[in-house]
Amino acid sequence: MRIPFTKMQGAGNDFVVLDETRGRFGLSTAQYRFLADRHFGVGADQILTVRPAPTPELDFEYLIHNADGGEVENCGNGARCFVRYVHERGLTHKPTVRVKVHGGAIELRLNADGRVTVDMGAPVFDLERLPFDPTGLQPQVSGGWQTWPLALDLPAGVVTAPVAVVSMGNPHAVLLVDDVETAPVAEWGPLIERHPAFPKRVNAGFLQIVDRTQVKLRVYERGAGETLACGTGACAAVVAGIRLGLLDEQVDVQARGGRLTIAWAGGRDLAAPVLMTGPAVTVFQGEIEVPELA
Ligand SMILES: N[C@@H](CCC[C@H](N)C(=O)O)C(=O)O
Repeated sequence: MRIPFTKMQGAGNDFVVLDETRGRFGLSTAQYRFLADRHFGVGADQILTVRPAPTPELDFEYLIHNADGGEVENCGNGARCFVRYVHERGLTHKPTVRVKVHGGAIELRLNADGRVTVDMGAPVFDLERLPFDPTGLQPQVSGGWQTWPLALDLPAGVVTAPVAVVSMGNPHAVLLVDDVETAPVAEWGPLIERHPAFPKRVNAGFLQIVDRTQVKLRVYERGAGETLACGTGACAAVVAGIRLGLLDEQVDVQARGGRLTIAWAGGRDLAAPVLMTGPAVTVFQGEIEVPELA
């Protein structure tokens, strides 16, 4: 089967975007994996599939598959690319678009400066919904909130990683580090991702506080490995930093692939929505022959 695609990126987090507004390709998990493959396919951290809205109050639905082929609930950088995509293809002319994602509905706005703002909804702290199983873990209180000491089994011995846990529709564990450049992302990331306390696995964020309005962040993403940026990871990290008393309500997040701005009035109202602003860029378009893969 030959299918058209668009390659996009948001702060270096890259996507293959597929248009299923006029019919479905019916791709298997292995075929999503093939598209994401950087040697045999197009190459991407995630595949985004745009579909018609399931209900009249929404404009579209879009699906997110990680590079490992698994479908997930939310993707911040992908959301920004999605809204640029539907505009560039003339699928809508509305400046504000409401879209269904697996984790709920989100609202997106194209700004005059070319950046995109996404209302990502309120963060979720309910441990069951995350999902996070704290059995056997003793929370450590810090700045009025808590972190959870995860034991990580490294070849050199067991280390403890105190993580804050928060869901942005998808699950995140956030670890404070002194310096993101020397943080053990490649070594600890996969162990946090697959720690038994997270039944659906987790995205692992390594957060360096620069000052109350600036942070640096690297994220080892569930199902994709370390990416150049993670939008929901940036939201989760700033939410965690605010709840731990370390950050103000608006924060610039420097990722390896670019800068995102995150705003959350959660110091006053935990149910306040998280607003994420950042870039969304089309890289190229093409067609690819997708082999039959079960
Ligand atoms: N890159 C994304 C997150 C994509 C999904 C994530 N890997 C997960 O499994 O939850 C973002 O920008 O938020």
